Amino acid sequence: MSLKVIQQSEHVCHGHVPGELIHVDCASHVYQDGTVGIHNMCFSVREKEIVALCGPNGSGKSTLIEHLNGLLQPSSGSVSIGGKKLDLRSGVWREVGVVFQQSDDQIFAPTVLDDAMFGPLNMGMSPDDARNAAMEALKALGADHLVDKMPSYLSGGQKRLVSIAGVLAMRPRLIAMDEPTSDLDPRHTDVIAKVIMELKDRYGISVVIATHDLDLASMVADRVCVVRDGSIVAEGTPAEIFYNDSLLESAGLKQPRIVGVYRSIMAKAGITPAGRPVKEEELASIVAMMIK
Ligand SMILES: Nc1ncnc2c1ncn2[C@@H]1O[C@H](COP(=O)(O)OP(=O)(O)OP(=O)(O)O)[C@@H](O)[C@H]1O
Repeated sequence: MSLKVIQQSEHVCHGHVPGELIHVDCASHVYQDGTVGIHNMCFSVREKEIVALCGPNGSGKSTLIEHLNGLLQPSSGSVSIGGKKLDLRSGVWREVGVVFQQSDDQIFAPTVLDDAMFGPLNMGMSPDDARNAAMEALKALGADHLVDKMPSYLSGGQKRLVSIAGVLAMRPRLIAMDEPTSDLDPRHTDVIAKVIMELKDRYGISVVIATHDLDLASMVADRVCVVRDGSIVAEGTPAEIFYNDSLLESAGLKQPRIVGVYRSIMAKAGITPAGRPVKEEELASIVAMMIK
């Protein structure tokens, strides 16, 4: 992949290409009060890919996420899943599950198990199959010990795991998460990062995260899309995006901690930085080589 900086005049989609799971084709969304949520949005996600949407408040990340399974319809342009136009009657929306920023918007059943079974039942599974799907998803998230709890008594981190389990139980091909680590402590943030990577590696699910947490994005993303003023203004690997200071500044983003740490180490050692580590293990390998 190479860094792509996109000018407004270049916003032209090329339609669905093989291997693409979801394709947003020049979509715009104008809210009822006239506010433009997204504008000329061209976005795609491949099978088994983790994509981070990074951008300042109000740039259109949540609006885009809500288009991925038809919660919002584009005012112009279109969204297709697996090459089929997203249409609420066709049922392709089931391929995409959305985890909301506020878990309380998502969890409402009397117990955690009821909640995780709600989606599968709603999709027409039998009660036994729904229970199995819910239990399997809760186990995958390490939340099966919570099955009998009342959701309102869970901690913020537990609620987030339960809301992801409820979506996973519906066995989608893509899970989109809006600010999955907002309000979480560092330990729970690490748990969510691991869950995101496992969704891809163990279940072959593509994941889209909308996040301000560039530390999380650098840990998990295969590709980063920078969102500004309702459109994607650049995309590339985490290394390409997070070492581009002018791009980050223009998008109101702050480099991930690992980039600052790496540059400080190199400055103290009097070495001109040559690598672009974005993960702890990449930084550790560079430091280990320096020590040898
Ligand atoms: N229901 C709504 N009605 C009117 N305007 C809205 C609505 N929801 C969002 N907007 C507006 O659409 C624009 C994009 O908002 P959106 O929530 O998609 O941004 P975001 O990048 O997700 O922001 P944040 O990082 O703060 O969550 C903003 O100007 C916002 O005020």
